[in-house]
Amino acid sequence: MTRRLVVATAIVDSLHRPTRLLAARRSRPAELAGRWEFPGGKAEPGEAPVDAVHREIREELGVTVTLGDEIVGPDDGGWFITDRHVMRLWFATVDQGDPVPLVEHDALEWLAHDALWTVDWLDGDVPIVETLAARLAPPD
Ligand SMILES: Nc1nc2c([nH]c(=O)n2[C@H]2C[C@H](O)[C@@H](COP(=O)(O)OP(=O)(O)OP(=O)(O)O)O2)c(=O)[nH]1
Repeated sequence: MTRRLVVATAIVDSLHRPTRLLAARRSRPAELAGRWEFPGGKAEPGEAPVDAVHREIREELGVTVTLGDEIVGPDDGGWFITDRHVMRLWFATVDQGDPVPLVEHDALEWLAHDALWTVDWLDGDVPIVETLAARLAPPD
């Protein structure tokens, strides 16, 4: 079975020298509620992955973002986050304004390096957060 593509963002405070990462707490479905993840969602059939990222972030957080490098994973370049989904994700910064949890989420947190593991990440995201931990600089 082909895995469904999920696209997401590692939203950081700076693409050049990231020190904080935005984590989002899911509010649904019930079995995922309370767990933390990278904002994003499923790409529609025929939708370009980068277009899907911009659409999902607008819908979920009410902001536009600038994308940076893709965070390339070990599974054909993506990340096998569940048995049924492969995720691709990009660094991103918010263009303007503050992200708010509009749909799918009920809390957002900006996490510095030493706080990355204070939230309960979805299982499939743990290897991605480990990778990102090596890319976050200490705060100024
Ligand atoms: N968005 C997102 N989904 C993740 C992450 N990690 C992880 O295992 N998942 C899983 C949860 C879901 O089973 C699936 C993504 O589905 P979703 O519910 O976010 O997709 P969507 O926004 O398009 O929502 P829907 O229209 O299908 O309800 O991938 C992550 O970091 N971000």
